[in-house]
Parts: sequence; structure tokens; C-alpha cells
Amino acid sequence: MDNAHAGRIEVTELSKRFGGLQAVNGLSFVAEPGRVTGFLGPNGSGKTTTLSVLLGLVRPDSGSATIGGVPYTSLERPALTVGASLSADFHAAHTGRAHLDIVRRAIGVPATAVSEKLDLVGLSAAADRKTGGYSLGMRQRLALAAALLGDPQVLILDEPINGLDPEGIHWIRSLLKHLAAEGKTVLLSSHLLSEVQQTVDDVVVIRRGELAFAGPLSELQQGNKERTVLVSALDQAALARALELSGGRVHGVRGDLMRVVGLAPEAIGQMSLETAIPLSHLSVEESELEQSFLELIEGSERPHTRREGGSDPDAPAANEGGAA
Ligand SMILES: Nc1ncnc2c1ncn2[C@@H]1O[C@H](COP(=O)(O)OP(=O)(O)OP(=O)(O)O)[C@@H](O)[C@H]1O
Repeated sequence: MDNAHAGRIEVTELSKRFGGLQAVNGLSFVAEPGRVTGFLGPNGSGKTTTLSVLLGLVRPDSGSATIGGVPYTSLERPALTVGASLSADFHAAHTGRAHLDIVRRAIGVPATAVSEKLDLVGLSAAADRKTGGYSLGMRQRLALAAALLGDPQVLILDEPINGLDPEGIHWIRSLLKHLAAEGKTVLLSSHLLSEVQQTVDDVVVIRRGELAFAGPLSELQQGNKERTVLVSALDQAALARALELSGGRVHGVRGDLMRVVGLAPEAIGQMSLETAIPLSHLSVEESELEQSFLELIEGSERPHTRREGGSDPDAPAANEGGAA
């Protein structure tokens, strides 16, 4: 890894076509060390293809994808530099511990790393059970443990939050933030902004293989920073008048609900009490971020045509042990 770019992921003008389908089209973005970058887009938008190119598993038609300034396959010690998880599928008859032991032998790290990482991902108690009996959340934890085995500078994770329960989501958020705070580069994909919104510093949004947005999460908010509150009452007209009198502005409706800005939910509750207008609904609108995201990707979902195994016949051999 060249020092000027240590740990930096750089995708430049990347394109990849599968038969008649342009999976990735002229895509460019960077993911910086010390930051968690969310790689977002609907199903089939080209996220896994891009990550597979980054990991040397799929050969691009044009463009480049580098880690620390060089392609994955040219890294001196790829599996110790980059920890990756592209799927949470394991040999069902292997225990979690056995799986990690195989990976750690392949990448050449000491046996002690296995227990250490099992502990880190909260799988110690289930380590000697077969992975066939693991829940999706447990398999996600195991995939993450495998990715972390070599204490890599760069982490590339495909949908790592999918399938985790709320406690698991909370846990992985803290862990990924902690790793970024240590200076590591963390790139994780998701098709849901809400899933990663509390974890990521930067976002890269793609639709139909093309870049739709890249930048800090805060910029995705597109200037609409005011919190919108959704309210309704039996007498909507009276409520609207009372809201305006209290300094609120009614910004259209969503179904039976009025969208109100300029008043906090607590103030609206208080106003309802004082004016004796009973509310039938009071909530804060789903994040405006989510709306910006949905607008970016609108209408871009495309059907999957992936072949069995999802591998690319033209691909160069992957470096062993790199992707769990
Ligand atoms: N090996 C392959 N052969 C043929 N088509 C493929 C292959 N891999 C991916 N595709 C197609 O390329 C497009 C992009 O797929 P990709 O898996 O990269 O998207 P994604 O954003 O990761 O979606 P998901 O989260 O659903 O996996 C899809 O239409 C997919 O069916």
C-alpha cells in the first residue's frame, strides 16, 4: 500500500457489463480512512459488483478500483490489509470456530486471533455450534469476525447489518464507528439508508450502476433541515388554524396527516391541551434524509438476472482468504 494513499479506497470510472446488462457504468467515488462510508443503492444497482471488483473477484471492463493506491490483487498482503465480507454463507457442518480457524490459517494469523474475534463479535458461547444452525444475525457476526481476523486497515462489508436484531444493530454501529475512529477505512453497503444512517459519515449512492450522490451524510439532507411533524385531529381546519396561530406552518398533507414545520412535537402537544383540540395523531416524520435518498434512487430498482453462484467467468483468481 503506498503511503500517500494508505487505506484509501478509490473507484475511478468503473464499468462492468454482464451480457446485455450494464451493471456498473462509469462509477467514481472514494472512501477515506478514519471514516465510515455507506455504499447505498436499491437491489440490483451494482453494489456487490463494485465491491467484487474492489476485491479482485470480478474483472472490470474499464476503469479501476484501488485500495491504498493499488488494485487488491497487487497488494503485498491483501488478506491482512483488507478484511471483507461479501456473504454470510458458510459450510453448514463447520462450527463458527472451525470456519475462523480455516480462514486464519489461510491468511497466516496466530490461533489466538480466533477466540479474540469470536469474543469481539459476541459469538463465544455459540462458537462450537455448527453454522447451519446459526441465525442470519449470527452468520453476520461470524462474517465480520472473519473479516477482522487479520486486523486489517480496510474493511469492505456487503450488507453487514441485514438480519441483525436491534441489539445487534446497535452493537455493529458502535464497532464500526470505533474501527473508523482508530483510523481504519470502513466501506459498507446497504439498500436502506435508515439502516446505516446512524453509522456512516459519508455516503455514496448509486442507481442503475451510476453515481447519484457522493459526499458527507449531512449534505444528503439537501437543505431541508427543519423537522417535520405529522399531526391530525377530528377537526382538521381548527387544528390548522391553531397551528398557524402558534407559529407553525402547514406544509401540505400526507394522507390524513398534516405536515407541520416550525413547531416541535412538544409544542404541538401543549397547544392541543390549551386549545382543547384533541389530536388523533402526532409523530415526527420519517427522516428527511430517507426522503432525499428515495428521490435519488426513485424508479431505479431492476430485476435480478444474476447467474447461479454470481461469479464472473473472466475474473482473475481471487487472493485466498481475502473475502469471507
Ligand atoms: N455474475 C453475474 N452475471 C450476470 N449478471 C450479474 C452478475 N452479477 C450481478 N449481475 C447483475 O448485475 C446487476 C447488479 O447486481 P449487484 O449484485 O451488483 O447489485 P446490488 O446493488 O449488490 O444488489 P443486491 O443488494 O440485490 O445484491 C443486477 O442486475 C444483477 O442481476
